[in-house]
Amino acid sequence: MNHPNSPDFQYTVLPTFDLGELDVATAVRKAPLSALREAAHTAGFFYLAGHGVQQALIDDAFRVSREFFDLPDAAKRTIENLHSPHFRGYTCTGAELTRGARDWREQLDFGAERPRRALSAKAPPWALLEGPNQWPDDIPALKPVVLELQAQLTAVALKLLRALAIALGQDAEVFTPLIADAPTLLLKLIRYPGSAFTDSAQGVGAHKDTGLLTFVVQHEQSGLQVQNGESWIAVPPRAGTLVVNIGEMLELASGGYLHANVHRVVTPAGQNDRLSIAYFLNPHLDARVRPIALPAALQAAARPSAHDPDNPLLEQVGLNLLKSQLRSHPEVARRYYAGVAGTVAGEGADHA
Ligand SMILES: O=C(O)CCC(=O)C(=O)O
Ligand SMILES: [Fe+2]
Repeated sequence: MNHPNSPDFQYTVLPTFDLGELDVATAVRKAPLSALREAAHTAGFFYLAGHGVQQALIDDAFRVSREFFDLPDAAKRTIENLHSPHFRGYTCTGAELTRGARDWREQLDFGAERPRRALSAKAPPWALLEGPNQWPDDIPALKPVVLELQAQLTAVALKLLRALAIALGQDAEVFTPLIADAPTLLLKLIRYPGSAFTDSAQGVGAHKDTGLLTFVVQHEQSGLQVQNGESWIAVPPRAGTLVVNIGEMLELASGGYLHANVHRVVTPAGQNDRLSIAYFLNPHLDARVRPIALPAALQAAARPSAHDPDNPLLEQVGLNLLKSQLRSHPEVARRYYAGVAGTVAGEGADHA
């Protein structure tokens, strides 16, 4: 698969940064901030320690996730995303596509818990992305855990965005207007079945994330890999850390300096399955993303955003996000978006 603009990087193990050290007085944070900028510019991936999300909350999230995926198929399907024009709820194994090929994972998607927007004839096509989640009646503990985890990860993401802004020689708040008071969030509880249950190695196919920042909380199983030139390097779980990666919207906003890199998940071996939690921070749906002006030294090393003819990046956030959801979830697209599919560019699939 040809992914444009994927430079090599030097790491064999991704570096780890401590959010506490990125968040202190100028003199102290200079060194970690330039190392952070380097990692976000080359690999586009790193581990984040010192994030402050309680381990007990993460443990609870994996517990309710396991409880949900252990339910009988019919119970899981009562909150299938086919019932939601907002792309919320359960996606069974094989129903999601990346670049047209099936992903072997099942997942539960939760956005920000907001009311549905009033729809008028003038409403933009992405207005329907906002709306309530579907919660499983069988596991009442799941809702408070997911909402609390969303809130804590959002606070971490906003801190990290400020650190990245300073690292790029900008005012700490340079990216804040993109978010306004209403970032577009997505939290996915994911389960990848083992190879004993599928002959596909594609847990999730090679892709870039479309938003600003992604956090992956990993359980015990490995499987996540990031592209480094012609090869892939493993991103195994490390206790107490989140895996962070830069999304295409932040690559665009950073004038092409920060790098949205290609990654994938390989099906775990044998009977083992893999649980993960992925959190995506996107700008406000109505925002347009425009590049900042970089200091000259950084500008010289910036890469123009890769233009992928199979999956063009759109600066209008709502449209870009809708495009990626329509590509990933063709059944939801057919059911609720038949009228708009033609106005949203691209075919194939990508990830929110
Ligand atoms: O499960 C993971 O480790 C990563 C998932 C991912 O890359 C995605 O959902 O975009
Ligand atoms: Fe991803």
